[in-house]
Amino acid sequence: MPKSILLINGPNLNLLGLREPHIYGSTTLKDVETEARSQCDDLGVTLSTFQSNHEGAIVDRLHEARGKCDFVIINPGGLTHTSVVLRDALLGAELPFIELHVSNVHAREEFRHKSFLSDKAVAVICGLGVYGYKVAVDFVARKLSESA
Ligand SMILES: O=C1C[C@@](O)(C(=O)O)C[C@@H](O)[C@@H]1O
Repeated sequence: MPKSILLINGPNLNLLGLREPHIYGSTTLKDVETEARSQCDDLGVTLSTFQSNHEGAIVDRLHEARGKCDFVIINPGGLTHTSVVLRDALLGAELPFIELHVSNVHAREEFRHKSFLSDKAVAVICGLGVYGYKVAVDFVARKLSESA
């Protein structure tokens, strides 16, 4: 069975490349997912992608992944700073995860400094722009392909 990664993007990340380009850049989510797929193909790892603007839909997707996936990479968007529900879902799914942010949340408004997820994450990547996705996928796919 090939190892598998679930890449989740939360609320408003469907607008990546369009929304506040001075903060998030001009690369679209589709571009990010295409690149991630090609990285995973090269390393023989399966990639599933999911984006939703709805907290409950993300919770449902994590429950579905429980026991069927090896690692989650998640940009939770604004849910990072608000959601006990998402924290519980990640812990309930019993999946290791990387928390990822395109922007450096610590250099932004105070309310973005708090994360409900970071202390449970394997790693947190922020401020690398969309390159952060490439780094996360490379790290996880290599780790999984080595342990396959
Ligand atoms: O929606 C987002 C995107 C974000 O997660 C990022 O990728 O930098 C940072 C969050 O604070 C914000 O709400």
